[in-house]
Amino acid sequence: MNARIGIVTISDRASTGVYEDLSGPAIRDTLQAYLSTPWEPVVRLIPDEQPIIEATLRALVDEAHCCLVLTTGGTGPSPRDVTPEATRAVCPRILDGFGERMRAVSLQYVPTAILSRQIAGLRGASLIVNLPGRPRAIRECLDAVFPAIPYCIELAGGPFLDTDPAVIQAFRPPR
Ligand SMILES: Nc1ncnc2c1ncn2[C@@H]1O[C@H](COP(=O)(O)OP(=O)(O)OP(=O)(O)O)[C@@H](O)[C@H]1O
Ligand SMILES: Nc1nc2c(c(=O)[nH]1)N[C@H]1C(S)=C(S)[C@@H](COP(=O)(O)O)O[C@H]1N2
Repeated sequence: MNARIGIVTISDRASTGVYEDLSGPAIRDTLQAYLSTPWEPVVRLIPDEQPIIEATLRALVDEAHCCLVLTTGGTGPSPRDVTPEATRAVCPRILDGFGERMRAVSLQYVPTAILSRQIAGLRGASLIVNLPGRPRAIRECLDAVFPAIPYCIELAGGPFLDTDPAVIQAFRPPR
């Protein structure tokens, strides 16, 4: 079976058609470029409602068996930005390094990078990573942390994912 990866756009406006969702497709295109292992996307487009976000994340991990779920949007300081809270609620273990690294790298691009409260965590053998909502933030953040993701999923008990080294090199420490 192909590895499944969840792609969740969390945006009131994109989910009601006020603007076209460009960030979910940007995640899909980025993964298509990165991964040499066969995989299939499981895509969702939902509003900034914590119960809906939690239910979506649980379903993607527990029912669709996604080994990785990437969210975009809802990480900022606006009252309706609740993606980190929903992620924390469904992940018994938080991996602080992801948020730290993504914010640090993003500061090279925008001073408002520090406004993102993006986190990552493990739900069983599945990794959930928050990305900011802007389409350009997808590649800016994933280029910085993706090299650690295949090894993280492997250590957590998930499938073996490999990358195209001409695009991005997955890092696995020598044993
Ligand atoms: N999924 C998306 N597709 C395309 N553009 C987006 C998306 N999410 C955000 N943007 C762009 O980034 C800008 C800032 O996003 P903002 O942080 O307000 O979005 P959000 O909180 O993720 O979504 P919303 O406010 O609709 O719930 C938006 O005005 C829009 O231009
Ligand atoms: N790499 C990167 N990080 C970024 C940004 C960006 O454009 N690129 N936008 C910032 C901005 S302007 C905000 S408000 C926060 C939260 O965005 P969100 O609410 O759409 O998730 O992410 C920040 N992080």
